[in-house]
Amino acid sequence: MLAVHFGAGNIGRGFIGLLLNQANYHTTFVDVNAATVEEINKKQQYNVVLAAEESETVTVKNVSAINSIADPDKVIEAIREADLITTAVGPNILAIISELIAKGLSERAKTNKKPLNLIACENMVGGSDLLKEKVYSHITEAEHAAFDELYGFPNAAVDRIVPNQVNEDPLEVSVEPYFEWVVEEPAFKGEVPTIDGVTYVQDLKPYIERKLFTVNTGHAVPAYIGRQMGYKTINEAMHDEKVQEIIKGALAESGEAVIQTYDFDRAEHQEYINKIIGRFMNPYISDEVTRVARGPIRKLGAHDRLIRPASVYMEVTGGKEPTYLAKTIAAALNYKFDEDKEAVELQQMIAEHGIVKTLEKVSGLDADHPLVGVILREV
Ligand SMILES: NC(=O)C1=CN([C@@H]2O[C@H](COP(=O)(O)OP(=O)(O)OC[C@H]3O[C@@H](n4cnc5c(N)ncnc54)[C@H](O)[C@@H]3O)[C@@H](O)[C@H]2O)C=CC1
Ligand SMILES: O=P(O)(O)OC[C@H]1O[C@](O)(CO)[C@@H](O)[C@@H]1O
Repeated sequence: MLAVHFGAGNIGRGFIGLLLNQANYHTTFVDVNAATVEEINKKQQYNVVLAAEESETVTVKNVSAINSIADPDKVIEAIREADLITTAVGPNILAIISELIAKGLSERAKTNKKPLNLIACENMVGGSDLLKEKVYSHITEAEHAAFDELYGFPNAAVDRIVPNQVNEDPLEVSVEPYFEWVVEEPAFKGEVPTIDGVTYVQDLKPYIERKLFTVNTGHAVPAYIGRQMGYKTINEAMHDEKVQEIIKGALAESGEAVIQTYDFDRAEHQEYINKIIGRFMNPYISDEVTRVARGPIRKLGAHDRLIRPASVYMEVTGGKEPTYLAKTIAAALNYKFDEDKEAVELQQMIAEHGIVKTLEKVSGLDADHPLVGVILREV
């Protein structure tokens, strides 16, 4: 069986590639990084290290790679033959890869009538829906019916912390042992793939929002507050009492939002929070605050990990102020890192237009939204 996976980066190699290999797929990675592609084709295998007190190394075999800039035709050919397509490229890159995917799917539809599913494994709500929308923007009206019949775009939630890698072997990936990959079953076309470690659910929304507004909301606290306090790694920041107070407060607020929206059990949700805080303190993983804070404009988006739980919290509590989420949002607005394009753009925007207009543009919050005042008090 052939899986074509876009993005041979941290999560691509350290999570999705590993599970696909264990499910007996040959995985063809598609990437724009020529060095990574070359190295995968040279070695045809790589190691994943599960970072824990007793670490374990798993070798992922049966892999190859295509450089989509140099060899787009090979990507189209791979899509024609694929049994599954997955992505882990970052939400903003889905639009970029969609044109080539559309070409591959169009070519495939001419001769291959076997259904195919495309799963976007990105930190966002509706990642595969977005990929579908972008793919469909590149096809003709006449192709819609065949695409609707043949191609499924099930949404997914993926959870595993894979920091930036500093290994001598450029393909080796060190990952936390924990993982969760939840995929929406009704959206599949044809057979649902058997992949050990994947949980299929009927409705993904509660899972993806619980994950995004707990794991990613929580992670944003040591990232943005930690950066503000001068910490370099998540682990260092997590040992600061002030960071601990803010993360607990922020997760209590986002917790209230998801518990009341989806009727989650309060005690079970608290256990979920505690487990996640423990994962951020894993001493065997060194994760830079700038990786977790990357892309602050995306992270301050209306449906992302900070603004959405804060505004839902205000709705479900009849207007109570999400103080700790507001502190984290303020720290995100204050995030400065010259190597991060979005951080630079955000600071330019704030300097030019001020916080209120920036929140309107980036977060979709009108100036008179009650959350704006709460945030302004923390900036
Ligand atoms: N690292 C982590 O712990 C987790 C990451 N994620 C999500 O997974 C996605 C990827 O994140 P990471 O693996 O951390 O990033 P990464 O930067 O390590 O990997 C992204 C890969 O995509 C490749 N890429 C960029 N543009 C491309 C294009 N046009 N075509 C093909 N490949 C392209 C890059 O060269 C890189 O190899 C993001 O959406 C992230 O939110 C989700 C859960 C965990
Ligand atoms: O990958 P993103 O969306 O930039 O955000 C980083 C976050 O995602 C993760 O990489 C994985 O969930 C976390 O480590 C962190 O919360």
